[in-house]
Amino acid sequence: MCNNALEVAVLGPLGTYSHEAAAKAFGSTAIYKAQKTIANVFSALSSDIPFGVVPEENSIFGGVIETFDFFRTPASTFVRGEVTLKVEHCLLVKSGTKLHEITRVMSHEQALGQCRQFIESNLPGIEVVKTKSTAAAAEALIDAPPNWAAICSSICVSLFPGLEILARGVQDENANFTRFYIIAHSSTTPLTYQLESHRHMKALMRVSSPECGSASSNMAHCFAMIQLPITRIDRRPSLDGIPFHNVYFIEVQKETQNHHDGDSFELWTKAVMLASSRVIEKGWRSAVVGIW
Ligand SMILES: O=C(O)C(=O)C[C@]1(C(=O)O)C=C[C@@H](O)C=C1
Repeated sequence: MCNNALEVAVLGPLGTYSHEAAAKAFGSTAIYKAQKTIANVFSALSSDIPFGVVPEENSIFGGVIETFDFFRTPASTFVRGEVTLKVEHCLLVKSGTKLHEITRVMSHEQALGQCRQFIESNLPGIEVVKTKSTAAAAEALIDAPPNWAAICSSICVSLFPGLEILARGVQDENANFTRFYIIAHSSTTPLTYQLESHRHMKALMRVSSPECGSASSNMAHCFAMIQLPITRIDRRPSLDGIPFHNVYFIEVQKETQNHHDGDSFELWTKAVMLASSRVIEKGWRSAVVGIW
């Protein structure tokens, strides 16, 4: 840690939406440590870099697979909060390039997915290239031929020299939001950002059935044991060697919005841990991978 300023890992280079979301939660005094991939954001966490911010879900394109894939395997990383960001994509080019001259567009696959209609209607048949992040696409323009373009945040035009915004709001829906998880090095890392005081408390559970095809693998049995409001379910292959065996990521939330004080958070933590034990008693695997 440098001068005791809090260090937060984000997908880099600086100028990504992950960076913007992190700044919304941790403010301007934190030091943002840019990582090349979302997986690197997870692996960068340590006692020196206690927090990270990773995209989890977009309102147009859906879940961010790389984030859920990390949570498939046991690790100490723990979700301790969330931030939602309105995402307004821009088409950036080298200054002077016209729309009809563009031959290649680059961006993160999530952003390309959110701008599919714009690309099909305005840039038909051009080469579409995935980059590690939206800001990485903008950065790549610096040394690129003049007819390449990037889809990214408007912030990138002031971070990388020689670029201009050719179009704004190029996402397929005006209402385009991405939700990010605030991840911590461990479940006990002290929280150093301001949680909204009135909000639903939430938790993320990872569950999987013991064996494929057995009566006990009926998901309904598992869900019935949770007995907490389930607000979201994601599914990924379990990678445990059994084809089509899955892990489920279940987000639960407290029924009522509570003032977020220590006592109510402790009660919520107990309720979530009990839900997880009930799932285990039913013969399923269960782990709590976040409470906030
Ligand atoms: O590339 C970035 O700017 C990111 O922070 C990643 C990411 C994502 O993976 O969802 C974040 C927000 C937008 O939805 C597009 C890309």
